[in-house]
Amino acid sequence: MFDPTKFTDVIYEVRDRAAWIIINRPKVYNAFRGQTLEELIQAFQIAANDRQVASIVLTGAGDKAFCTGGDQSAHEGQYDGRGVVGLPIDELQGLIRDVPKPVIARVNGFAIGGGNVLATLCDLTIAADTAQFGQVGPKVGSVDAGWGTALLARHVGDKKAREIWFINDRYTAEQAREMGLVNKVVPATELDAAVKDWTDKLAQRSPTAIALAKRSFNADTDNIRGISNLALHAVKLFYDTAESKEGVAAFNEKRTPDFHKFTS
Ligand SMILES: CC(C)(COP(=O)(O)OP(=O)(O)OC[C@H]1O[C@@H](n2cnc3c(N)ncnc32)[C@H](O)[C@@H]1OP(=O)(O)O)[C@@H](O)C(=O)NCCC(=O)NCCSC(=O)CCC(=O)c1ccccc1C(=O)O
Repeated sequence: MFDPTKFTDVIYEVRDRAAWIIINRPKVYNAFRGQTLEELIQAFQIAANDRQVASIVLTGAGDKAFCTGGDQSAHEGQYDGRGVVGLPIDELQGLIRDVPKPVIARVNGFAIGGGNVLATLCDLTIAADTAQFGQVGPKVGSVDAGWGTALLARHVGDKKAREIWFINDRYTAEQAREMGLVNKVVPATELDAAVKDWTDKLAQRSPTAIALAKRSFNADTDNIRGISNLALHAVKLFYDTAESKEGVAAFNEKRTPDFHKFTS
């Protein structure tokens, strides 16, 4: 089995029968690189196989960000790890769906890009009132289609999901709750108490009933897995284009990207 004490990018802790999986890269707003995803995958597998663990909490270290998606500084066409785009992101996303225990996104700050997709995939979301949500793919030459688009549309409605992906605005926690992306918003100082309240309740429920309910919700949207898989292979080709590279370069150079010449 994996040894979480050797993790560099992720903290793994069990608190009162809840596994806390914390992305620990606050300097890059908890963006993930290849190593981060390897450790997240291992952490979810540990939690899945630990009979003491009734629920899983996914969160980010510090008070600035939950997760801001792929680490743009580790992104030169492809990312720096294994998998279709140099990140085993499809494995992590599949695990969050497949682990037969409820996963709570504890959103403590920015949930942006691939970070917002992770929160979208979690079974439940509790957000601090300071949290902000959004997608930035078309600003940085990327798209996380499938779970990031079609499942998002299930949560917030098709028109709103298109707005989120095309306009790339940021939404407050309260706006995210109103549109169905978040279950509960609490003052930042009460975030941990609110998460503990739900993980304590989950620890008292029948694990088999919860697992069956989770699988039944999943069965209704599992066609999206195929869309995600197809889209990831399309994004791999996109990442090798000058258009996508312009988006990454602009983010790293802190300037507005110039996509005009790519309009077809
Ligand atoms: C999160 C922001 C909105 C915060 O903005 P602001 O408050 O103005 O702070 P900044 O000065 O921008 O950021 C502070 C500090 O953090 C660094 N940082 C933030 N995000 C990242 C990141 N993702 N990678 C690397 N570094 C990051 C930033 O450079 C600053 O560092 P300093 O040293 O202090 O200068 C804003 O930061 C923001 O919009 N971030 C961009 C996030 C982003 O581009 N994420 C990737 C998105 S890709 C996507 O959305 C769709 C594709 C997708 O999800 C996907 C699909 C398939 C495989 C992988 C992915 C994937 O997730 O990429």
